[in-house]
Amino acid sequence: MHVSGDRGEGGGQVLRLSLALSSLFRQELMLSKIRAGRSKPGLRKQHISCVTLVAEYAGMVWEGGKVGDVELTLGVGDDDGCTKEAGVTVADAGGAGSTALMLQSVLPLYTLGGRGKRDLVLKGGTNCAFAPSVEHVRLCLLPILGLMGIVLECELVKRGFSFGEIRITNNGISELKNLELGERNGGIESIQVVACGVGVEEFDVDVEELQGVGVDIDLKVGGGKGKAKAFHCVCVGRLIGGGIMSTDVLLEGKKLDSTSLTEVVVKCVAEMREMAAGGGNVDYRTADQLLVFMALCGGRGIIRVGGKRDEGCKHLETVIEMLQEFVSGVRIEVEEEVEGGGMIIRVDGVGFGGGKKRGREVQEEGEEEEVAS
Ligand SMILES: Nc1ncnc2c1ncn2[C@@H]1O[C@H](COP(=O)(O)OP(=O)(O)OP(=O)(O)O)[C@@H](O)[C@H]1O
Repeated sequence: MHVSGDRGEGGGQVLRLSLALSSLFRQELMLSKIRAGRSKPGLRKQHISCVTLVAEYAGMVWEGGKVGDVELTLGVGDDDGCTKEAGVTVADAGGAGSTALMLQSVLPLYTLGGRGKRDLVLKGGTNCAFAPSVEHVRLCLLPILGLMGIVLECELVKRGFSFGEIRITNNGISELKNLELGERNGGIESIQVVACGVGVEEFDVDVEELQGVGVDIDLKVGGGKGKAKAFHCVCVGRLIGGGIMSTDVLLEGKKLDSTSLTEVVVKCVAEMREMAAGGGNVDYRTADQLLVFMALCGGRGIIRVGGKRDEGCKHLETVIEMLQEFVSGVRIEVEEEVEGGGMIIRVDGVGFGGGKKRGREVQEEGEEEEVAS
């Protein structure tokens, strides 16, 4: 497959989704114009770590890949990567590169590729700006994947705004199930808040200030090496009926001098409540990560997406466009501003589950259908 990196958002997500699909479908990948939509285009260290992780895990070979390169080829290789044997694959995003974003690029192959059990040890930032945090992964993304039958554990080995570490364990898939998160059946069941910091004083949050039934707060000070001062508050809301939404605030450096940490937590919780009141079952940032799994599942899956949307952010559109082009046979339908709030996305997936079908078979079947129709 050839992917031009200037499509949609024109950022790292195009690269990660391309790696995810080409490794799962075992197709040669040619990437050009990498991150052409960013002010400093080309590969950065954290993107190279995604490539090396996928290549090692999949047994694929890559060319190009220095910092600043705008082209890259990932060849099919000999399929002699991390196959059936148990063990550990280690990857390092280097300092503050996000561990969660590294995980994104290998997750479809890791879960659906039928490669057996093997832990992933991912080093880098566990709490980074413009990326999912370890809390987002543990408390929001993985529980929703759990609803699809994909059972993973994420252990926080060492928290770090940089130089942290997570360990992912694959507990397998019993049966790949579709997401049925189209209807909202009620409000918030519980809110979990994790606040952590480095270089900040310990502080207390009065739960009453959060007007909180079901608010569970876990405050941690000491976020690891790498930043002089940083504070991250992550809020995850579980909704009655199965939805899960997450939001967060990350502050660094001087901004923290004039900020009350209690106020940050209070605001973040209020934002969570507002998001949940908006009608969705999953938030926008989680939705773009779920769609690839929905596209690979058989039958129809449905999510209601709501909450805060980052201004000018085209992650969701980028993923939809790429899946429609590269997962042959998938159908994705978007209904904006539905009654009750949010946006509905319906996905008719291709049924890749459990490594039973390889990507090429899925592609060939799609091509045959097109010829027949
Ligand atoms: N606060 C957050 N919580 C959860 N997910 C997030 C958060 N911020 C960003 N994301 C997700 O992280 C991914 C970031 O994609 P993006 O293309 O910006 O990657 P990137 O590699 O950081 O890009 P670039 O380096 O090109 O700026 C998207 O899937 C987005 O939804």
